[in-house]
Amino acid sequence: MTQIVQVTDLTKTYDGGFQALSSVHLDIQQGEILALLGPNGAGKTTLISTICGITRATSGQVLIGGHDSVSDYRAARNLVGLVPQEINLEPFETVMNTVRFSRGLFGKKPDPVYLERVLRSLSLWDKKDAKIMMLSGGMKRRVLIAKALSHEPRVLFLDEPTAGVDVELRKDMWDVVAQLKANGVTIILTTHYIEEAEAIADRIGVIAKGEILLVEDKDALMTRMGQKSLKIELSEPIDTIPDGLGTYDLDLVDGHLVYTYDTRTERTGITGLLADLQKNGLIMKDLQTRQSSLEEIFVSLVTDAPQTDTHDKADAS
Ligand SMILES: Nc1ncnc2c1ncn2[C@@H]1O[C@H](COP(=O)(O)OP(=O)(O)OP(=O)(O)O)[C@@H](O)[C@H]1O
Repeated sequence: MTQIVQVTDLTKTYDGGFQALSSVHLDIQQGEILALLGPNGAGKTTLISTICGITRATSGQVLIGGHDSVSDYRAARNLVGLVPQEINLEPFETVMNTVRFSRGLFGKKPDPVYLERVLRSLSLWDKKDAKIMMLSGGMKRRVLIAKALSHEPRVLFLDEPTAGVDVELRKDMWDVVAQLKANGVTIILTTHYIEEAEAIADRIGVIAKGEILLVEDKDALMTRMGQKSLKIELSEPIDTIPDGLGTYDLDLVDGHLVYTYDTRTERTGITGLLADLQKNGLIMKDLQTRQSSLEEIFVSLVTDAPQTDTHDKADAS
């Protein structure tokens, strides 16, 4: 797969000394939807603004379509569209003028046919002559997307596209993103909503305290999420797991057994395990199952994340 964006060893320290990004490595594949998940202040906005050349990196390199985002800024910037978190539209301007003007800023020739296609794909065509101030919040967000697409970028960055948006509008936005992907646009979105990442992303990146903790195929992550654990309370707590149970994924917690298994496999192995317990002379007193969620995985990753203010330069790829 072709990499459309390559981020290497990217670090950002703001004036005043706060290190918002620490040695970030990230490859974005052409045509994918990558969701960047992270808590408040993790560095998501800093990362995407730095990739888009709006914030200057302290060190490291960003290549977009092979163009260096600093030494070849114009070519790199032309390939990206950025949908910011804040609605920063001119209230008295019309929708059409907003996108037309934005296209002009990138030095692109007028192309009414292209702009019509963009507005239609975002269900904004019938609002093309409406002033921004007349639009609903959801429509304004779509205008932001239209504006970001006006110069025909190949990569679109969406900074929390559904923050503060109700459930129905959020789903509409997911449809818009899926449609953009179908049209060949690579999409990187930041979000706090784990279910949003689950619903639309091909890959999920987790960022905390300025470091990328993982970038993983969503399905692989979902398989991890599919893990369940079974706590087997024994009538007599034990010190070691009997050799006869060596084939099972067992942990010893306070003298009792915890069996971890994948809910997606056809056989959980529980029946065999319970039979083998007896064979090994163990008597079960009680059973409890629990499911680990993606949210738990995310929270544990984020809680264990290293501090950026230690200037830890560990490889974050
Ligand atoms: N211009 C700035 N000067 C100094 N510090 C900044 C600046 N912009 C951001 N920061 C700090 O950098 C850190 C990362 O901020 P950033 O906005 O990138 O996080 P985020 O993950 O997008 O957060 P959120 O989810 O709340 O939008 C925060 O601690 C923030 O206070």
